[in-house]
Amino acid sequence: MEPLSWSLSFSGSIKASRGLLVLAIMLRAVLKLCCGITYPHLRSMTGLQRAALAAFGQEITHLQSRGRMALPAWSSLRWTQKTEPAEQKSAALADEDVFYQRQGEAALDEALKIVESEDGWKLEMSEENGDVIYSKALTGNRKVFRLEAELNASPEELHDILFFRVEEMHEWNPSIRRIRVLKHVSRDTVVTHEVSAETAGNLIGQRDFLSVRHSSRSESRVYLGGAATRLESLPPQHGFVRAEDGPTCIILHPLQDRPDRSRFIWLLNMDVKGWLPQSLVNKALPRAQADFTKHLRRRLATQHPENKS
Ligand SMILES: CC(C)CCC[C@@H](C)[C@H]1CC[C@H]2[C@@H]3CC=C4C[C@@H](O)CC[C@]4(C)[C@H]3CC[C@]12C
Repeated sequence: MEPLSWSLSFSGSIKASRGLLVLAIMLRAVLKLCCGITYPHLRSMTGLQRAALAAFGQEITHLQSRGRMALPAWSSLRWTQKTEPAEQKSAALADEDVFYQRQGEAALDEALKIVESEDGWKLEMSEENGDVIYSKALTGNRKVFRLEAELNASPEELHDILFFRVEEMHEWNPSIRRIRVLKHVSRDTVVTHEVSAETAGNLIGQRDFLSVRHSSRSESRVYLGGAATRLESLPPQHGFVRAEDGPTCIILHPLQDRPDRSRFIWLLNMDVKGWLPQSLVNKALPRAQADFTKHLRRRLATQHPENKS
């Protein structure tokens, strides 16, 4: 091809791609507006209508992720995959481990600060069995949720179920499709890939997460922390909306008079991404948290069938 015509068609394709990008952004804004306007009607919707809306949301988010996959090579939004020369690998690996270890520790510290902050919490729901969920508003109408419950297991048992056996979570929790530990950084730090079930969170479609998870112990307490991270071998997946979990934490401490039972405090701090109105997300999240606790209790009951609670 002639240099001149080549450069013309090249800049033409840049313009076309930019146009598409602008169009996608506009479409997204219009959809968000429509979802926001129609939200009050959702309360009077039938199950079938809700399911249809959920499917619609899912489809839109698929389109969005497809759009991301198709971004042109020059776009700064593209996920870039770096390849390292083989001889640098071993040194780089150690650096990488240090990076994840620090990221896990920082996530736990940051989440503890949020969960232990005293002001701004408002009661979101309170159940007959004593479970309570509080919420706190962050910027942009985003909320974090703090669940407090008493569980029929010691902090060690819960540490085992929630951290060391994290890959088994889908066996007792139908909101989770699968969890894989992609990297063992140390005994107390791992990088995990989590995929929620299609039905989890009701109106929120399926999500995947890539997180660094860290645990620490101090006296009889166990702390679990986590935050969204990156792993070059697992960039966002085709057809999945990658959500971000964290900085998040779970605090487990034994009850004073019953060390075989624990107080469970869980900060849910999730950016579900996608195009749903925040008001809808703020309803689905505490529900997902209550569901998780219900399934965890069932899992514990199979371990101690003699005293279900
Ligand atoms: C609302 C929709 C989008 C998501 C619903 C599923 C949510 C509740 C699921 C998806 C992934 C899950 C997390 C996956 C891994 C861990 C690490 C573990 O040590 C404590 C529980 C924790 C932190 C899970 C909590 C529940 C969780 C956040």
